[in-house]
Amino acid sequence: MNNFLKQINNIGTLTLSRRGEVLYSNNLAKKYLYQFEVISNTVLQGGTNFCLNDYPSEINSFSYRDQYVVFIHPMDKLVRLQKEKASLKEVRQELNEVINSSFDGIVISDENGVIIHQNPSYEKITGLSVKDCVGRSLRELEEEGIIDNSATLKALKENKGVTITQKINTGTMVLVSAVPIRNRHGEIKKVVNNVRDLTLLNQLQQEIEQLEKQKKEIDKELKMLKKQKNPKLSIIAQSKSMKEVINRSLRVADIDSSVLIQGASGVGKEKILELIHHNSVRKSHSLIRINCGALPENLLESELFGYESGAFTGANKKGKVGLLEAADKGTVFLDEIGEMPSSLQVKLLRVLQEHKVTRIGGTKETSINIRVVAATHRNLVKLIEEGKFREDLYYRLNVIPIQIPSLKDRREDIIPLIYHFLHVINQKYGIHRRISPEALDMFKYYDWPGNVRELENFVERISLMTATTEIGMEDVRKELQGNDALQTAADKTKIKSPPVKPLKNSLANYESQIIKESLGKHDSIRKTALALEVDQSTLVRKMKRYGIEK
Ligand SMILES: Nc1ncnc2c1ncn2[C@@H]1O[C@H](COP(=O)(O)OP(=O)(O)OP(=O)(O)O)[C@@H](O)[C@H]1O
Repeated sequence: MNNFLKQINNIGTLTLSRRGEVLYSNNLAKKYLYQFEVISNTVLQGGTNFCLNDYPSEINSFSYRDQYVVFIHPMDKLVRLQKEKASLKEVRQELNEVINSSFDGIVISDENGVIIHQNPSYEKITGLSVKDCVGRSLRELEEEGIIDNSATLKALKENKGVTITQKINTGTMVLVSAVPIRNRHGEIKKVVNNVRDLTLLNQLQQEIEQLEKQKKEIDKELKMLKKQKNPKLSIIAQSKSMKEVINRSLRVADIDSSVLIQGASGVGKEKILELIHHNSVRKSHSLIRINCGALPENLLESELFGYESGAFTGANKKGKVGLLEAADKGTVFLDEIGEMPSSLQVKLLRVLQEHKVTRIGGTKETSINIRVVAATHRNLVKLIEEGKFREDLYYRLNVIPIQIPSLKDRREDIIPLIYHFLHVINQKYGIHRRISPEALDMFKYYDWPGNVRELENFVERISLMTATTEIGMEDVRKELQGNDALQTAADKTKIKSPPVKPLKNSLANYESQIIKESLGKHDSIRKTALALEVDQSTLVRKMKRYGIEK
C-alpha cells in the first residue's frame, strides 16, 4: 500500500495508525505535520474539513486494514482559482456589454477568419444577422458575394491592422478597421473589426457641408444687415433675386457713379435708394427726392434749378435755391425719370456732365457735387425708340443699372414681408395681431400687381379690421370681397373645402405602415430591405425616422 501511495505526489497523503499516529507521509503532507493533531483528530472523528494555515482544506480518508489512509486537498488554490474564474466571467460579461452597446459595428473572428462574435450594431448597419455570419468563415462570405472583400483576411495575410472600405450585398458601404489581437508569442489569435456606416458618414458629411453653406449665407446676410445700420431701413429679402439686388446696391453704394433703378410700381425702388444713400460716404449729407412726374414742366424746372429774384412773375423776390444745388455733397433721387419733359432732360444732362447749375434767370454757374440715383417703372429703351427720352441722358444715368423684380417673381419674399409688416403695424398701433398659417397660405397665390406696397396696405387693413388677435382665413376672405383676383387666388388654396391632409404626411404614414408590415413578415432587416427593394441603409434610416424597431 505504501508503495502505491508513494506514487501520489500531487496531493498530501499520509497513513495513520488507529490511535492516530503518523505511519507514513509524502512530501506534501509533511508540510502539515506540525498540525498533525488537527488532522488525526479530524480523521478519527470522521470529519472532512479542517483548517491549515487559515486556509480551508479537505480530508478524504478510508480505513485500510489497521490504518487510515488520508488524502489532504488544500483548498487555498481551489478557492483562488474559483475566485479568478468568477472575476474572469465578470470581466467577460462587462466586455460583452461594452461591445454590444457600441454604436459602431464590431465583428470578432478567430485566427482562421471564422466569425465568433458580432454586436447588434453590425446588423443595424449592414443588415447581416448573427445567423448570417457567426460561425461562418469570412472567405465563404467573400465567395458568396455577401461582402466584396474582407478586412480580417487582409489583416491575417499582411499580419497587421488594416482599414478598408467594404461593400455589403445589401448596398451598404462600410468602413472597416481590422485590428489583430496577439498571444504572448506574437501570433494572431483573434481579429477585431470596427465597422462604420459610410452611407451615414457620407450623409452626415453632406449635411455638414449644407450647414456650412447655410452658415455662410447667414453670415453674409448678417453682414449685410449690419451694413444697413438704420433699423428703419430694414429691407426684407428672402429670395435669391432680391438678395442679389441688395448685395449689388451695397457694393455700389460707395462708388459715386449714377444709378438707374428699374422695376414696377411698389417693388421697393425707393427702399433701395435709401439703402444706397445711407451706406455711401454721402450719408451725412442731404438725400433730396424729386418726383419728375408729379409737377408741371415749369414748376419742376424751378424746383430743380432754382431761380434768381424776379426771374418770372409770381417768383419769390429773394429768388430760390434749386434742389440740385441744395443737394450739394449729397444724393439726388430723380423718381419717375421717364416722365421728365425733353427740355429739362437737356438741362439735366448738362448738370451731370459739367457738375454746374445755373438758376433760371441767372447767369452765374454754381459748381455742385451730387450723386444722382434715378428710378422708373417705365421701359426707357422703348421711350428712346419713341423719341420721348434722350439716349445720351439714358447712358449718363444708367452707369449702374439695378433691376428690382416684381413680387410675383419672388414669392419667397411674401411671407417674410407679411411678418415684417405685421410687426411694424403691431408696434405702430400697439396691437398684437398674428396670422394663422392657413391665412398666410392664401397670400402666396395672389400675384400682387401693386407689389410690396399693395401687400403692405393689405396687411395693415386686415390687421386693423380684424377684432381678434389671430387673423384667420375668414378675416382674409372678408377683406377680399371686391377684389376678384385676390379672391380667385384665395380659392386656389381651397379655403372652402375641408382641410386637405398634407401629401407629405400621408406618404410618410403609408411608407411607415408598409415597412412595419414587411418587417413582420421577414426575420431580418436585410431580408426586409431585399423584399422592399431598397438599400439596407435606406431602410434603417427610415425605421429610425418613423421610430420603428425590429
Ligand atoms: N423689401 C422690402 N422690405 C420692406 N419693405 C418694403 C420692401 N420693398 C418695399 N417695401 C415697402 O413697400 C412700399 C413701397 O416701396 P417703394 O416706395 O420703395 O416702392 P417703389 O418701387 O419706389 O414704388 P413707386 O414706383 O410707386 O415709387 C414702401 O412702404 C416700402 O417701405
